[in-house]
Amino acid sequence: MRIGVIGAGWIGREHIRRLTDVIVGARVTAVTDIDAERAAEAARYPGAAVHADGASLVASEDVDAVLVTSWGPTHAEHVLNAVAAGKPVFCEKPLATTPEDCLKIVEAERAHGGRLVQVGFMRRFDQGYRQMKEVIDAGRIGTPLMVHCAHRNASSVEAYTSDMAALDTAVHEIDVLRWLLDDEIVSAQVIVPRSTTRKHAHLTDPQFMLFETARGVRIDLEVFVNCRYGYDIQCETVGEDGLVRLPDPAAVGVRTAGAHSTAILPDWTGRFADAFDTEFREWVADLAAGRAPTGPSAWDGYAATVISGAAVESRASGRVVTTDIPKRPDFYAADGRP
Ligand SMILES: NC(=O)C1=CN([C@@H]2O[C@H](COP(=O)(O)OP(=O)(O)OC[C@H]3O[C@@H](n4cnc5c(N)ncnc54)[C@H](O)[C@@H]3O)[C@@H](O)[C@H]2O)C=CC1
Ligand SMILES: O=C1[C@@H](O)[C@H](O)[C@@H](O)[C@H](O)[C@H]1O
Repeated sequence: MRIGVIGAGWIGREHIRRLTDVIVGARVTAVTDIDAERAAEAARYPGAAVHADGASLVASEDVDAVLVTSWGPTHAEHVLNAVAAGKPVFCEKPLATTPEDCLKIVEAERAHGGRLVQVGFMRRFDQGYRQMKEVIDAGRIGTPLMVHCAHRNASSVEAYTSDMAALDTAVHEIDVLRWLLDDEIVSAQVIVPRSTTRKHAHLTDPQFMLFETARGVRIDLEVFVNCRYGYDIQCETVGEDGLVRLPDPAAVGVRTAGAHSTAILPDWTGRFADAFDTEFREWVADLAAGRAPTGPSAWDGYAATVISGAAVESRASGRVVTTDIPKRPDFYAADGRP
C-alpha cells in the first residue's frame, strides 16, 4: 500500500517511521505539511514525494491511501477530500472538531457506499484492553455495572487548555469504553476538585468526569495532566460477578536499598507503542486484502466528538449534559469492530 501523509509533525513523523520500518506491506510515497521544510525533512527517509498541499497529495496516482496527522481543525477537509476520491483514509483523533463536520464525513462515506474511514483511537489495539474485552464479552464478570478510570500525564505544555482535558485526553477513554462495553454514552458531567499548584495558571487540573451509558453503567474518570510521577492509565470494570482490571505495562521489579520498585513510563508514546503498531498492521492488512477497515469508524469519531464536547459544556455550565446520539446506523454495525 502506498500511503500519503498529511501533517509531518510529532505523530506524523512517528507514523512515517512506523509505516517505513515496522509495518510490512506499506510504504510512504507522499508527504505534505503547511511547513514545507518540515515536509521535506520528513519525506527524506522514506524517499517520498513532497506535495504542496493535502488536495494534491490525495489526488496523486502514487497514493493508494491517506493518513491525516495534521491539526484537529484541518482533519475534516482532508478526510472529505479522500472520501470524494474514493481512497481509504486513516485520520488521527479527532475525526473532526465539530459534530456537524463529523456528520458530513459520515454522510459522504455512506454516499460512497462502503467504509473508507478509520479513526486513530489506538487503545482498541492494546493487548490489555483487548483482554479486558474478551473477559467482559465472555460474561466472566457478569453484567458490567461501573467503570473506574484514571488518565494521568506527568505534565502538560502551556498550550494545553482546560477543554483539552476532555477533547484530547478523556476522548481516549470515551472511545475505548464505548467499545469495551458495547454501549453508548448518554450523558457527561464534569466536577472540578481542588486544583494542583503544579500547573500553568490558566489550567483546570485535575478534573473528574462522570459518564452514564444507555444501559445505566456509571463511569468515573480522573483526568490529571500534571500528576508529576509519570504516565498512568488505569481502568477497572466492575460487574455483578467480579471485576476486570487493565494491567500495568510489564516492567522488571528492582529490589535494592531496602525497597522494591517497578518503573512507570514517562508518556503515552511508550505506553501505547505496541498498540500503535498493531493498529497500523491491521489497517494495512485490511486494505491489502481489499476489505473495508475494521477499526474505529467515522461513526465512532462522531460519537467521541459529541461526548467530549458534552464534557466541555458540563465543565462550563456545571450541569449534567445529555449527548442525544442517535442509534448507530446499520451501515456501520454491518462492518463490525475489531
Ligand atoms: N492517538 C494519539 O494518542 C495521539 C493523537 N494525536 C493527534 O494527532 C494530530 C497531530 O498531533 P501532533 O503531531 O502532536 O501535532 P503537531 O503540531 O506536532 O503536528 C501537526 C502538523 O500538522 C501540520 N499541519 C497543520 N495543518 C495542516 C494542513 N492543513 N495540511 C498539512 N499540514 C498541516 C503542522 O504544520 C504540523 O507539522 C492531532 O489531531 C492530535 O490530536 C497526537 C498525539 C497522540
Ligand atoms: O492523545 C494524547 C494526547 O493528545 C493527550 O494530550 C494526552 O493527554 C494523551 O494521554 C495522549 O494519548
